[in-house]
Amino acid sequence: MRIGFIGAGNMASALARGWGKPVYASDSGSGRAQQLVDELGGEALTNEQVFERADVVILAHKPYQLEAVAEGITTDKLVVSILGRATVAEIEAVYPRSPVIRVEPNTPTAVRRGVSVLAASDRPEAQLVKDLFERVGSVVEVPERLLDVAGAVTGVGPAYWALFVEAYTDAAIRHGIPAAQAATLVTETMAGTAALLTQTDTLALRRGVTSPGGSTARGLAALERGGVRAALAQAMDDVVGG
Ligand SMILES: NC(=O)C1=CN([C@@H]2O[C@H](COP(=O)(O)OP(=O)(O)OC[C@H]3O[C@@H](n4cnc5c(N)ncnc54)[C@H](O)[C@@H]3O)[C@@H](O)[C@H]2O)C=CC1
Ligand SMILES: O=C(O)[C@@H]1CCC=N1
Repeated sequence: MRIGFIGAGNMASALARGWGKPVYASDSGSGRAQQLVDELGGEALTNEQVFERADVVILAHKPYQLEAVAEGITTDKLVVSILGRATVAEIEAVYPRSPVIRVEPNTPTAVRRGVSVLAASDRPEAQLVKDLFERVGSVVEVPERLLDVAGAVTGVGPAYWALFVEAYTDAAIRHGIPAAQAATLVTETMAGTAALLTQTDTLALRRGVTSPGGSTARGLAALERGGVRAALAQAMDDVVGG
């Protein structure tokens, strides 16, 4: 099955790297489609050629470009939209004869550890799309009305966790650990904690680390004083409301 990308930017590249197969790709003249094809094989094409030749077309341009891109397309094809916020109804309105499935992926799909949120659909093509995204991580189905909230966790989440890693790495450097080593310590602690959380809940994990009157308790109290919960709650509100 040949996958086609309309738009060859950050998210298209992450997915294509995760799938690791030749692709058809287009861009707006940035040269990113050719770069992706140089990396993975396939062909850099026009938008219409991608529609003609691919088996599945992933809309991976910016959401505001939806109408402009669709205007030039005459071929009907299975369309997978990863456009943040654009609803299935909006996409179907501009691709009226194409089956449309909406997915919110995230960039860890590049290393096959992504989470992709699929808007539940009665279309028979939904299973094929689910299978496709399961090749690059896990897939969670939600009703479409919850897709933006789920995306505010998964789609944007990698940037949040990267910010945490960066900030704590800087703190370790400030106390004498060399930068590369500090980054390894922080990142591996995050990865190990994520693995452990598949077997236990957050409170049990925290209790297992936090000796009464000990150093973890002091660190957690500092994070609470810093407003970490309020900041994350506000981040969700701003992303969903923005
Ligand atoms: N970056 C992320 O982590 C995630 C992004 N998304 C969605 O993926 C989509 C793309 O986002 P990014 O890859 O981050 O953006 P990006 O700016 O890196 O890539 C956009 C691509 O669209 C191309 N493009 C622009 N106009 C075009 C046109 N008329 N025809 C064909 N291609 C055109 C650009 O050349 C570029 O390659 C957005 O709709 C975003 O909401 C969804 C989940 C996560
Ligand atoms: O920041 C953005 O708009 C996109 C959508 C989800 C992740 N990146």
